[in-house]
Amino acid sequence: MQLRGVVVDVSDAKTVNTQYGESDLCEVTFKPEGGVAEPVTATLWGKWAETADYLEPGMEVAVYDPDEREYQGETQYSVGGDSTLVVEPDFLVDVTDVRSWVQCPRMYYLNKIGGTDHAYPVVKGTIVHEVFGDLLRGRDLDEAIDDHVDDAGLDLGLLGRDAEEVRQEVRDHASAIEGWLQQGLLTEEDEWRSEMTLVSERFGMKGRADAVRRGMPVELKTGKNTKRDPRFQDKIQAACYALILEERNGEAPDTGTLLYTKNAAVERTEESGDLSPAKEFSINGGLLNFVVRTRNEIAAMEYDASVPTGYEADARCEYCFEQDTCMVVSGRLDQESKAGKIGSAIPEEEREYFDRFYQAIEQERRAVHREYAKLWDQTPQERADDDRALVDLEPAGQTQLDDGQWELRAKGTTAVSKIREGDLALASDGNPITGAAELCRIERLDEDEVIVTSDEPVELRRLDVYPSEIGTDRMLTALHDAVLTRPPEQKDVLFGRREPEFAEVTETFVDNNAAQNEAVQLAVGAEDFALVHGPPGTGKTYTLAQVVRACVARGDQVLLSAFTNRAVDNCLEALEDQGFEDVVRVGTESGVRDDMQAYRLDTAGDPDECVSQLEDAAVVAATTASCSSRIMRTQEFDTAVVDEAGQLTEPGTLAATARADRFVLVGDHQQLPPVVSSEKANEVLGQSLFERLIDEYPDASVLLDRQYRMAQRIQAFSSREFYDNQLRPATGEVAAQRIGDLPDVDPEALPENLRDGAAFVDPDGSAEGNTNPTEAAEVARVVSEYVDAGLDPSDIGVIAPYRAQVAEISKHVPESVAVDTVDRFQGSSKEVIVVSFTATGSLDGPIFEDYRRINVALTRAKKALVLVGDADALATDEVYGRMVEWAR
Ligand SMILES: Nc1ncnc2c1ncn2[C@@H]1O[C@H](COP(=O)(O)OP(=O)(O)OP(=O)(O)O)[C@@H](O)[C@H]1O
Repeated sequence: MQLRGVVVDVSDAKTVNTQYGESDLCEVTFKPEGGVAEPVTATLWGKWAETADYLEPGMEVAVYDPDEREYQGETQYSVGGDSTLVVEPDFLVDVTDVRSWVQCPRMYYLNKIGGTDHAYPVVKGTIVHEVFGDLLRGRDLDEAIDDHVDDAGLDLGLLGRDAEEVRQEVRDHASAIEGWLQQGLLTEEDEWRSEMTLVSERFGMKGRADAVRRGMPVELKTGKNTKRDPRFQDKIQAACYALILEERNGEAPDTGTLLYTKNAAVERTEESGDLSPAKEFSINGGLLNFVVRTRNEIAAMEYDASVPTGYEADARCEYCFEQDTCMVVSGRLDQESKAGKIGSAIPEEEREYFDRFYQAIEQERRAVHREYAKLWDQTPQERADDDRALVDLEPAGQTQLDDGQWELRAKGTTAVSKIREGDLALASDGNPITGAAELCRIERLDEDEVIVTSDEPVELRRLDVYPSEIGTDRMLTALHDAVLTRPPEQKDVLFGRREPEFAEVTETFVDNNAAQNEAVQLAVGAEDFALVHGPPGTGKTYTLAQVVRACVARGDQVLLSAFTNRAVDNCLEALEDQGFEDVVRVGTESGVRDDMQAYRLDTAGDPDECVSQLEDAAVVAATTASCSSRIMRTQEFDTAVVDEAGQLTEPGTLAATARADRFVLVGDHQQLPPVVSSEKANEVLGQSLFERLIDEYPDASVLLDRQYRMAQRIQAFSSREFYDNQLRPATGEVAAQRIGDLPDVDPEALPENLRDGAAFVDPDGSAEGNTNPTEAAEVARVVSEYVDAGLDPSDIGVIAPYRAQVAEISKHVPESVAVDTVDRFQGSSKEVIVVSFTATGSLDGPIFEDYRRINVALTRAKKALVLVGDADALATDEVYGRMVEWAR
């Protein structure tokens, strides 16, 4: 039995006398069915009555298996005994967060905003965990240690550690694991599995268990513990996994195990107490209920993103390693804290800014949680239709690789989804929540084959987009770093306390384009920041490369960054084209383009060599998300140069700018804005720092006004609507280019309307959901006209608003025609572009939400642009109406 609804009233807790003695209770009234059904009341008994302390009207609750009693014609529900109450069940609390909350709620908050510092215990802990996983997968111990210590080369180098010493230390820890494993292997029915990704729909929790043995959770701790019992917070962590395992398997594990690996490394002569590494404890209903209530406290606090003070639990500050950090953060943000505050608070406008962005980022986190909920709320078919899953895959085998990982294969697929090669995804046997599921990396995904790698094998029948909070976590870290750690004088310009300053620079950097030259001069002379506004095809990336080179020439170490890996690699290509190669590219092998692999920072190998690679490079290139990684946070640069800055949220940009003394942002706020999932968060995160600064300090920017891409006829509309008529073709050739300039193309073979630079075609189709088959057929016809006239299909691009229409069109055009959504076309161009608007009747759909999307779509073509759509529907909007008039 399950009840779920929105709370309308919570009574205070009170103590009553019952036939069993005194007991606390409180009453919660909630409206089921999302707040529309008649209210029901549940009485919470005993410890559950404590929920009254934090439960508020508006929050959602789920009650599982309540006691039901009919009384005077009404049903009364009570929670106690075997029933549970879950607050805000859609908020997915991470298991490690429950653990740190039990230690101290304030610690939970500090971890959240400050990220994890680059520290040896963390790095060592990761290595030991990896070795543990390898041992469970049957790998040779020494090989595993050698490999993982080698992989951590850069981490260890940055911490000044010697690889051999670390190997020795890890070996000591591993001996604890080995000994324990040997014991385990003595019994025949022993059954182990490493790292298990667990998501709980029922309890609103997720996490990754280190291991599960005979269905019981095992957690590894690299600390020591000479008591007989595991530490309380460690027990809680294992109990969280037990709770989720119960949900999956229908039976609660009754024992949890903690492995304190350092116990094997201490000298018996120096330590007394219980030195055995493995500590078992029994898991009972009371402990599991405690876990649920603790999880509820977190979810309730996150309901309105409030900040814990530390008083919520009885943590003892005097024994806490984080006491200093805690007091400093509390002081700077002027927050109430159990540990107290030191230092002076940052100015009020900075605190207000911090809070505003903190709230928005947390809203965005909820949007990520809603994505998780779709894993169980949507049927497989709905997920597939939503492009979030590839379903009904046919398994084609699995092989264990040399490093112990598994390669899982399925037959190829032509189905469309958001999943791309290089992504982390959830592989499952068909049900990612209750079935066998594993996190995996997509190695290959095309019509011939699907290949993924994972820690444990599963039958590869389904792949799901795996929502990740890493983006929100990194934004919080960037916000923390930029507001709490940068010197006040650097923040002045961000908070409007002073105008940005510029030194005069007269050197000529670009001799054929005055605006580009001015932009480089402004950027080089900037004491604080400079903004380069580059409309489509105006040489943003070219100018950015000039800026980077000029900064390096005067002795700067430059951080080069952009939102996507693709954009970072494009910048490297521009630098390479200009003969500059003193670059290190930070990124994973699958993230970096093949031809840029040579620049990739080797994070494995000799620690000192790894570090000098990073620290000696004149230019370090990384995505903005990796600028907030543990490794990059150890680095400081003279100048940060950020490309496609119009597409970055403000904290996204701060991730790069907080690592440098000054910064240069290159972008175009008239093209795609940042992608923000939550509508509410979008009010704050939807405007890029680039756009805000260009509004506030127009004099700190230069507009690149010559474009090298489009024929005059094509650029006219965009220039008029979006750039105040300031955009011009850079040369006469650019302006006058025609489809007939291309080799082997005979313009005479084209119908007359397609010979002109821009055309509008109305096929009179009608939309069916997110597709418009008649329009798709018309697009295919236009494409074939160009191909028949001699155009190479790879010179043609087709843009459609929905993936469904993209798929529909793809079926009817040659494979080498690039068909995609606007978002995927930003930054690229083609000789001929065909845009399918898909809509009929009224204009709704992503392409119409924001005029900037249409600006991007219309500015991808060099020589010919064909718009295919319903003229009447488009005419209902002024801008689109003008567009149709112009194209006709
Ligand atoms: N000053 C210049 N002299 C000659 N060619 C140039 C100059 N500036 C840019 N170009 C050329 O113009 C083309 C477009 O430049 P680039 O790719 O840098 O444009 P962009 O503004 O980054 O484009 P997008 O709008 O797609 O982001 C490139 O081929 C580049 O080499």
